[in-house]
Amino acid sequence: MIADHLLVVTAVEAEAAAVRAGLGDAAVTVTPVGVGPAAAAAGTARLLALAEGAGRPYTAVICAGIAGGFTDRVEVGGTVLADRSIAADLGAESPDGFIPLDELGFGETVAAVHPPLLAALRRALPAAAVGAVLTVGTVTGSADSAKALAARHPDAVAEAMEGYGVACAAAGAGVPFAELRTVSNPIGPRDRAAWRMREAFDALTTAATRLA
Ligand SMILES: O=C(O)c1cccc(C(=O)CC[C@H]2O[C@@H](n3cnc4c(=O)[nH]cnc43)[C@H](O)[C@@H]2O)c1
Repeated sequence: MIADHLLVVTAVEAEAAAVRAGLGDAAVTVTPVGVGPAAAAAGTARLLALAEGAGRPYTAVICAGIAGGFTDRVEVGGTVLADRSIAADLGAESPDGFIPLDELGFGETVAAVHPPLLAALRRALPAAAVGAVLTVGTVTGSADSAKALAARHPDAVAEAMEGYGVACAAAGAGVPFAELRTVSNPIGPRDRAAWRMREAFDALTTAATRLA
């Protein structure tokens, strides 16, 4: 197993079920904590505190689920590992463009991934694309927004809605963090009917078999 006492958090139950299907009977807790960074941070912090209080703290937490992909960097159905999780819409708009929270002097929008945990995940998933995974509060839904996001984050591979929140909870508890995603849709003009959920869930199950 990738860690002694591993917690995997997802946004929704369908993602958790896909991960559990791949893990088989491995002793890993897989729990949905809700959609978006706030629900993810609060839910993960609670799970980490409960385990700590019970005298059996988690030794790593992985945020896992489906994601939108920058499809010039990763294909739909592909697997992605974050080398960092970035709160990509945390900041301020201005007439000259987006200003991240860091530049405003109010905090950090880049959450580190634990290097040994990422190294272990890369060994388990050698075909995964590795790069920044963006955390957004609003799913990108137009070509202009996708272009602007890609320009601001040239090495980003995917966007999802929870990673940065989970990372904040993990950092607060001193627990190693990583983010694993499979791509259900291209980032760009909204076409919800074209999201390939089954393909992404199957890829999530396959990835989970490699962790066990
Ligand atoms: O249909 C929608 O617009 C929608 C809005 C919020 C959540 C969902 C979900 O299906 C929840 C699962 C989970 O999926 C991640 N995800 C998948 N694709 C993207 C994307 O292109 N941009 C951001 N997040 C994405 C996200 O982490 C959701 O929590 C559907």
